[in-house]
Order: sequence, then C-alpha cells, then structure tokens
Amino acid sequence: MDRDSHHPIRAHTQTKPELFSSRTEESVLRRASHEDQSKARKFLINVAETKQLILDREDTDNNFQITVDDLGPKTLALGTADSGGYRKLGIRGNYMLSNLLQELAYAEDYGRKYIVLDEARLNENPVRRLSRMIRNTFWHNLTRCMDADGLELTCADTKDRTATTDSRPRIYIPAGEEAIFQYYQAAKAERPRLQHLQVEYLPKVITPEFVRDINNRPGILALAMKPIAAKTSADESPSPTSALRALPYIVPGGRFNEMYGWDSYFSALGLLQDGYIDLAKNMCEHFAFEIKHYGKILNANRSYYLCRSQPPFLTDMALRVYAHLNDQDLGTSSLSVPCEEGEYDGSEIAQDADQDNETNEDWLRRMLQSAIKEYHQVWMSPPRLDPMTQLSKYCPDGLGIPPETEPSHFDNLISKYAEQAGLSIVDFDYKYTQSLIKEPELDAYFLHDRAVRESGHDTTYRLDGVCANLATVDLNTLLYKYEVDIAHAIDDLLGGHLVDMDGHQQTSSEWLERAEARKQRINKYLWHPGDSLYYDYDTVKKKQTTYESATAFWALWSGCASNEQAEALATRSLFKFENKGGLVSGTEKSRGTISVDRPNRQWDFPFGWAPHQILAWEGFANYGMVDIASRLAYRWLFMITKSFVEFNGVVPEKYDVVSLSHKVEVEYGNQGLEFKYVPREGFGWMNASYQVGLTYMTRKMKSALATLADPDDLFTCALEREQRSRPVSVRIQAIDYRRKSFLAMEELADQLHDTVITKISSRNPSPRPSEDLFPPTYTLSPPSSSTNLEVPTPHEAVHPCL
Ligand SMILES: OC[C@H]1O[C@H](O[C@H]2O[C@H](CO)[C@@H](O)[C@H](O)[C@H]2O)[C@H](O)[C@@H](O)[C@@H]1O
Ligand SMILES: [Ca+2]
Repeated sequence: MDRDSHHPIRAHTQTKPELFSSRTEESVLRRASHEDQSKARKFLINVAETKQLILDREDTDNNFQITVDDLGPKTLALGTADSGGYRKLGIRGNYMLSNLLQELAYAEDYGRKYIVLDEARLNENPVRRLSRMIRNTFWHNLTRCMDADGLELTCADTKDRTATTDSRPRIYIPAGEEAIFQYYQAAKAERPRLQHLQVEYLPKVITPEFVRDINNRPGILALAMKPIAAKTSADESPSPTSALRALPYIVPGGRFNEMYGWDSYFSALGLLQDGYIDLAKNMCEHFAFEIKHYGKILNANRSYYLCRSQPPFLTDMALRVYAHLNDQDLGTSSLSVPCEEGEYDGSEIAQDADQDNETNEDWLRRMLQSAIKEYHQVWMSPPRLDPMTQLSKYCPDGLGIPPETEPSHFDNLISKYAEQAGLSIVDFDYKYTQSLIKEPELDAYFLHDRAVRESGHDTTYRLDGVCANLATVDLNTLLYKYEVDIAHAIDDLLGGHLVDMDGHQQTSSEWLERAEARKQRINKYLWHPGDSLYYDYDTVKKKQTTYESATAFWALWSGCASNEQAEALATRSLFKFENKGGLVSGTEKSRGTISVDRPNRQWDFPFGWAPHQILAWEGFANYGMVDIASRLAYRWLFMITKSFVEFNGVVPEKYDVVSLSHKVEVEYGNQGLEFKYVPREGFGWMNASYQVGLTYMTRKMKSALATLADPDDLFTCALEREQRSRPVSVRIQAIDYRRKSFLAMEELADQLHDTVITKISSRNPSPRPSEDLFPPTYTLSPPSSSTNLEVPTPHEAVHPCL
C-alpha cells in the first residue's frame, strides 16, 4: 500500500508557502466567523516550529506531554490552510492541544516540515480516536518478531537487576531444536548489528540450579518458528535464515518486552476484536512450543522466568481463535481490519497466512493436545496438586531472589537478614541466591513469592507469604474451564475424536466428570454461602482464607457457579468491589492498614486491573446479567477515556479505580507512561479491555462515554428513573461466545437500550436456593415493587445531562 498517498497528514503535506514563512505564531486570534463556516476547517502548520511553541508555552512541567497538570494558557493560534497560513484561528483546551502535539509527532516521524491538518483531528471523538489508535498503531508497536530483523528489539530488557550481568544480547534455544539454532547463528553471521549476539542451547533437563546459574547471563527464550518451503531447485544451499519463519507476537509494553502467559490471552481478545487473527493464532502456537520445550506456558520467555508459569487460558484462547478461523474460511467474518483510509492497516502483522495444509480442525486438535499435556503435567501434578483437596495451587520451582524485580522491592524484608550477616543488601542478595548463606525463613518466603508471581497477582497481601499453600479460586475456576472446554470441543467441534500426545483417546464424558468433581470441590472448599463469595483455601491450615478478591467472579467466567451463586455474587458481594472506575482487585478491609513497614501492593485496594474487569464482564453476561456487565465496562472505559483525554493519550498498565488515577506509585510504578509527544503502545491488556469493553456499550453509552458522562451520575439517574418505572431488570439470555462471534455481543448490546442500567438490588429474587450452598437463614429481599413493568423508551435511558 502506498501509505503516503492516503495518510491524513502525509497526503496533505505542502511545500513551504511564502506567506506562512513570514508570519509568527503569535499573531492575533481571529474569530471563527471570519472563515467560511460551511467548510471543514483545515490548518497549515509548520511542524517543528509549532511543536516547539506548544512545548515552550504549554508543557509547564516539562514532561513532553500536554496534560491537565500543565498550567499554560491552553490556547494556540494556527494559520488556516485556505489563507496559506496567513489568517489565524484559535484552538483551545487541553485535549485539542495535546492532540495537535501528537499529530505533529506523527508528522515528524515521516520527516514532514509542513502539514495540512483537519480541525476534526484535533477535537476527534475521544472514544473513536483511542479505539483507532489501539487498532492501527498500538498493536503494531507492541508486535515483536524473533527473526533476524526483529532480534535486536526482542533481546532488549531493562529489568535485570543483577550487578554481575553479562549484558550481551542472548538467545537460548531448546535442546534438539537444531534448525532454530542454525537460524540464529546464520542471522548473527549475516548481520553486522547482531555480531555480539550469543546463541546458546539450553540443557535437555532444565533445573532450578541451572536457571539460577544463568541469572548473570539472562537471555530471551526461542519461540515457535515455521518451515518455509524451498523456493527453487536452483537454490542449492540456502541460508538457514531462509528456511524458517518466525511468528510475530504481542508484548505487554513498558518494561515487559517479552511474551507473557496471561497477558497474551487478554491481548488476544483485543486482537481478535480488531481482526488480527493470525497474531492471536501465533501466540497459541508459541504456547504449544513452550509446553513442548519448557514444560509449561511460561510466565514469559526470558531465562529468569523458566521455572514458572502464569494463569492458564490456552483452551479458551484456542477456541476463540478457531471460531475466527472458521468464520474467515466461511467468508462470514466481519472482523477484517477496519482501517481508516490512509492509516496503518496492520497488513505486515496480520496477513501471516500459513503455508502448510493443516486444517483449522487439526490446528485446534494440536492446541488442545498441548493444553491437555499442560493440564496434567503442570497443574494436576505435585507440587501444584494438593493431594487432600485435589485442587490446584500455584507452586513453581526456583531458587533465590527473583532477579527481574525492581531493585528495592525486597529491601524491607532482607535488611534484617543482611544486618545480621553484616552484609550490604546487594551482597546478601548475591550470597543468599548462590546458597552461600542459608536462611530457611527466607526460603519459605521466596517459595511463596515465586507462587505469587506465577499467579500473575504480584504482589498482594492476599497471597504474600502463603501463596504456595493456597488452592485459589482463580486457578481452579480456570482449570474447570479447561475441563469443560475440552469436553465441548470433543463433542461439538472435533467429531468426538481427540487423542492426547501419548495416543490416549479422550472422551467428553471423562472431561465433564473432571469438571463436575472440581465444581463440587470448589463449592466445598472455596464457596462461602454466608458471605456469598468464593475465597481461597489454605491447604496447610485447612481452612478458608478471608481475603475478599475480585477473582471470585472468575467462577462466573468459567461457568462453574450455579444460577443461585451467580445471583448471590451479584446482589450480595459485587458492591464491595464496584468503584467509580470499575472493580478493585480486593477490598480495603482485606488489604488492611498500610504503613511504611507495610507498603501498598499493586494487586490490592485501591488498584484495578484489566484482566479482572474483562473476566467479570463476561462472567456476568454468561449468567444473563448483561446490565451489570455493561455498567462495569462503562466505569472502566470512562476511566481510561478520561485519562486519555486529560493526559496526552496515556493508556497505562493499571489504575487506582477509586481516585481514577493512573499515577500509581507502587512496586515498579505504572507502565505505559513514559512517552514523548504521543503514546505509541498503550499497554497490551488495557488496549484489549478498551476494544472488548466497547462491545458491551450501546450506541448511547458510547456517546455518553465520548462526553465523559460521570458513571455515578449516569447510573444514579437511571436508577432513580428505574425505581419510578420498572424495578425488574430484563433478563437477556447469555450468549455462548464459543458459538457466536463478538458481533453477536454488539447486536445484543444495541438491543439492550435502557436495561443496561439496572439497580442490582432490584433484581428479581432467585427461586429458593439449594440448602447445601446457602444456609437456611439466607433470604434475598424482594424489590419494593415488582408489579409496575412500564419500560422506559430507549430515548429516556440516556443520561439526562446529555
Ligand atoms: O518484574 C516484576 C514482576 O513483573 C511481572 O508482573 C507484572 O507484569 C506482568 C506483565 O504485564 C503481568 O503478567 C503480571 O500480572 C504483573 O504483575 C512478572 O510477571 C512477574 O513475574 C515479575 O516478578
Ligand atoms: Ca506536561
């Protein structure tokens, strides 16, 4: 594609106009009425001059972004295109100025000195703008490919804290993957820029000692590659670099420049939504490769992550990709990349059609075989399987202090031991990790700490010092999902035929039995009927924990809650987690008091994370509570849109969902904030949450979002009206995402109109819950009036202030 001929900036690039060059930017502002109002306004802009002017006048805190923290005049005079830059018109406000800075940065990327810019670009609907940037820019910039061209970027890692590190770029290749080894050796020989690259084999058996011992030689771990068919017979000795093709994938962003386990799942949801199906498919392929060679889906593909995994999502991810592949084949997919004219269309990363002849069904079969291997080998074996409850725990191998953590992370903990040993923290850290100093107390601490990191929830007082003992609700509901997914796939997608990697026939009935047994154990050990909440179970103390975590809603996502449990979660527990900006990770009460010696943790109150939101939305929707799903999605998207508008387009890793702030100074800080002039990546799962969240919005909710209508006002008004008119929420049948595309969700959301804003406590009471799950004393209060069923029109459901 000739990008320049279409790009809204590039296409309008002008040669330097005489008049413009003689004018200064400080010219008098003219009123809009002096221009032809019937025409869309366009500005002729000197890129470098204007950028410098904005920064000088408006960027008062000198962070190369225009935000509401800046105290400049927030106005700028721009020359109109019609007048050749002679006549000036004013633009105003933080959003327009920051958008101008962003557009100028894009123009500079393309070496433009002058551009003609539509005013519409500067006051673009922020929902549309952000969604467009995610789809057309952010995914692209988060894409990595471990081929000869992409290696340099892939190898870069800012996390390492080991003083003795040999910082040459390094790639580790699994034992036996000779062609891959040859590929990288050849790439090194062919590219002067890769001359320092270290290409090393991993041993066949990877032990915790080995992983510890290469902490001072950290490297990226090889991922899946595909053979390329030889082109001609004349091509007798082709380079190994032309024999294999690397498969692009997405990284989370910021300091996380490698492929993560659960991040990849959430990113994949956004990629599928945006039509990048091959990228999502590649990441499944990489997971299968990791299971084969590294024994598990890795926390991420760096050497220091070799011992641990992350929350498992492979079956669901593969099923979703499969559904899109089939849609594509049938030509029914409407999810082709919906690119704006002239913008990056994702062609380089999206059009990665497989050369081999594997059918979609065979591909799915292969993915499920990998998932089955992972299920048995990782999650259903010691030490992760608890023999008594037969539930699973996060419990990885490893030795010493995790080298990827920020340098001061363990200072509070270690200083006591370092003092006793008469060593500096750094020296103690080294000697302890090398087992030159024995500290059984610390061994226990780090066993749990590694488990915390495997859980993805690093860190939280929910799991601190105890994680490896806990059968958590998150892990066990995810495994329940594996079990039902595999059963469903065997019956409904694979014609009843699936063998595992050892050739054993799999049947849906055995997988459903596993699921049923797990559900019963979840109900027995994790469900608390009195509190209407799932908790984790401490397998050593043999009792439930009391920490209230948003992971309880994963039972809805996986479908293992009964209708009564779902209703109870919605009516009696959701309010503890629901804040203005969405769901908080855990309640304030559960977090406890914070002090200098007990610092805040990023997976505790008041912080909220994309995975928790997305799983809860889908969980409530699964049980017909689309109204709740949409309300929660609105809150989350409101917060993202607000900071996007106010903070120069920022899309961070996480939020304080109580104060709606992205300025999170905890642990390694927030990611995604460090950019100059224009955001380029966002953050993987946040990008996904935005695109997925929009599918829960009606058109009117999207309009409300674009005007930043406050969710509390929005839903309070709606509640008041609802109390007057219709106290009973409309039940919408849950959609089965395995069979229907996300499009169905979009249509469903549009049908909802007003019902998306329904008071939780006014829901219909469930039929009498079963006695074993609920104590006899438990009752749900009926709504005050359940007879008046007058339904407000969709029009009335819009926020009155709009
Ligand atoms: O470096 C500290 C920790 O960083 C990672 O955890 C955080 O980022 C991950 C990538 O976005 C995410 O998966 C995880 O949920 C976050 O808490 C890493 O996964 C940890 O192992 C690491 O110690
Ligand atoms: Ca600034």
